Amino acid sequence: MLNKQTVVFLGAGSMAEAMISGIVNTGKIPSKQILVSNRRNQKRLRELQNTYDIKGISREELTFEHIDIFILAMKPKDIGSSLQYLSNKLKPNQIILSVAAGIPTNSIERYLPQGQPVVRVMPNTSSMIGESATAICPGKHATKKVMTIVRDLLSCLGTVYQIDEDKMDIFTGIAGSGPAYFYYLIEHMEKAGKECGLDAATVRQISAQTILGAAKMMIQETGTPAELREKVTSPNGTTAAGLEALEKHGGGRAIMQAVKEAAKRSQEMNSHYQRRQIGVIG
Ligand SMILES: NC(=O)C1=CN([C@@H]2O[C@H](COP(=O)(O)OP(=O)(O)OC[C@H]3O[C@@H](n4cnc5c(N)ncnc54)[C@H](O)[C@@H]3O)[C@@H](O)[C@H]2O)C=CC1
Ligand SMILES: O=C(O)[C@@H]1CCC=N1
Repeated sequence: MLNKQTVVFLGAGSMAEAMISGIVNTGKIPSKQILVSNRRNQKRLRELQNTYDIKGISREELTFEHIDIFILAMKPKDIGSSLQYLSNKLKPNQIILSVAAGIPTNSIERYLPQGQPVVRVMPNTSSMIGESATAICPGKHATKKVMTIVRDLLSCLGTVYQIDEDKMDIFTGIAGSGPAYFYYLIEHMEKAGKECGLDAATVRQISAQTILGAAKMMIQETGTPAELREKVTSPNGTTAAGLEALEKHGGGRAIMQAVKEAAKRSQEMNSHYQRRQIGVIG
């Protein structure tokens, strides 16, 4: 069923590219059925077209009849104007899939014809290599059939979790933003390693392999994170010293706070979006 779908990305930024890469790599949708469009950067469209053998088109060239899924891949602040542009051109069964952080399905639905299927999703940039943890949640008019299509599509990007919409903000704080926390961790491991005489490239490799190993242990072995942590920690050993320093410098609290602040920002983005829409429409 997936190989019959035609998908257009509206927005050609980093998230669109990660998703395009993930989908193209699986070969589940012929690349000629993947289109990408943005507001004005033609060079970027050509770049994506050449790299992934997909079709880059300007908004004016977009013919609505043959599209099955519109993927809103622009910044949350630009979603409103894009919906206004789309709303009177859509056909009834065309699916609107939004990756925008913080924008609930009902905020999208209110600008669309009654009954238009909307699905809100939250992938992360590891979609690029098929390793995203992606949340999906249905809008009011997204039927089981629609959700099956969306799940199949997003399975090209990694693992898919269907969740209730009130959990999307915290999911975003953990998994949407999450890759950045691990890159930040590696940046700091790199700094420490360099200060102690290792070259950056080596530290990068060993840090990444260490995170990968820990992540696989977490997925493949039984045991809570605390139990796995205890297995690394010899009494009075090196790990105990490292963990003590983490605690002393607020490491655990900092991680919790990062996740909560990201989730809070996701919530706030909806309020900003609502205010902006009142400004535009009212
Ligand atoms: N970057 C990430 O890790 C993740 C981003 N997201 C969401 O993905 C969306 C895009 O984020 P990024 O790719 O990081 O942003 P970006 O700034 O890299 O890309 C945004 C793109 O949208 C285009 N655009 C703006 N208005 C448009 C319109 N009306 N029609 C067509 N194209 C338009 C811009 O020209 C640009 O190509 C955001 O809503 C963000 O919340 C979701 C999950 C993860
Ligand atoms: O930073 C952001 O707002 C987006 C959403 C999740 C990851 N990047």
